[in-house]
Amino acid sequence: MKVAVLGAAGGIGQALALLLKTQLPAGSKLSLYDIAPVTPGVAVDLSHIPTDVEVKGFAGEDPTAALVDADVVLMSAGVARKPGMDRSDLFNINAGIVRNLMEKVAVTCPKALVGIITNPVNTTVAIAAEVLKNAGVYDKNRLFGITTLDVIRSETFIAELKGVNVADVNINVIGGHSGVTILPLLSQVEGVSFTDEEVAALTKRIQNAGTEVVEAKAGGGSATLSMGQAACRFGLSLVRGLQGEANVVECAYVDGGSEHAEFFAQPVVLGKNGVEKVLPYGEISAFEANARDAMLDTLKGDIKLGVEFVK
Ligand SMILES: NC(=O)C1=CN([C@@H]2O[C@H](COP(=O)(O)OP(=O)(O)OC[C@H]3O[C@@H](n4cnc5c(N)ncnc54)[C@H](O)[C@@H]3O)[C@@H](O)[C@H]2O)C=CC1
Ligand SMILES: O=C([O-])CC(=O)C(=O)O
Repeated sequence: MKVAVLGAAGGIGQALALLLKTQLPAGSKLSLYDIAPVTPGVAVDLSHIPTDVEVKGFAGEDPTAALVDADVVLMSAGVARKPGMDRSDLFNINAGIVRNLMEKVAVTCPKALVGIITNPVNTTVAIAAEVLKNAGVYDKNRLFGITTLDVIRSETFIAELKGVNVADVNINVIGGHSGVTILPLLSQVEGVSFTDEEVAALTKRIQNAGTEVVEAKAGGGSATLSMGQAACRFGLSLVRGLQGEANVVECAYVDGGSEHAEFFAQPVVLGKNGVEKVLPYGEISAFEANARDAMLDTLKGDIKLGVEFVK
């Protein structure tokens, strides 16, 4: 199994690479790429950790060498937010970065499962899809926007609020990955109940959790360590699915035939070809149905921006 990380010298990329080096199955290959010249050094550094995962690092303008034979590509290349910025403010720089990298993916490893971390995810995933379509290699089951950070934040905040073991908390987070498009389905969480006030406050905290980190880092970037963990969880789930494990389920932002939008985050079963099955997100409360309907204009606008950028 070969996993390529694009943006590997960055805050997320280095954390993710470390976690993958220690957690990928024995015999895996880890391929690190970034425009930053330090990247081969990051790989040498990681290669001294005694696990059976071979690490190679590549720097420069062309990611091709890192992508050859990749089964999974995780992309965090691009710029991150500073206080006062919205995720959509990253579009001008990151749209072109994602397009250029996806053009190389389309040529070099068109069958790879691709997880996009680079923001604004609602839009960059649409860009990635358009690039793959233009190259004639688009398979909707192989492209994912990684929304796992919204899931792990929800798990953490629920466990804190309710005093339960975080390992017992499971939740679906649907929609997209910014502001009102992030919708945790608190009504479905088993073993706990929330007042209306708690639902309103917790939903808002989960939606604004990225900004909470951006402000706390005070100009030093956005979430990197928690995102490294989230991307590692998602990447390992992709690998488990590829290896034929049954019942691997994650929420992700996919082109899954949703009635709501062309791309929509919801639970999916992962398998040997990426998405094996899109699962229904189930019964939701009136509060959640309102929030879902209210997000759709924003989400569709974000997607349209990505489609038009490539056209
Ligand atoms: N999906 C999610 O839940 C989350 C997404 N993000 C996003 O992830 C992205 C990365 O964040 P950080 O790692 O904190 O940023 P960072 O600035 O620490 O790292 C980004 C890396 O990308 C590299 N890079 C820039 N252009 C490149 C190119 N053309 N090819 C290859 N590498 C390139 C840079 O050299 C740098 O090493 C940002 O867009 C951020 O908004 C951040 C947190 C959560
Ligand atoms: O908020 C940001 O800019 C980074 C991000 O996507 C998150 O932390 O959820």
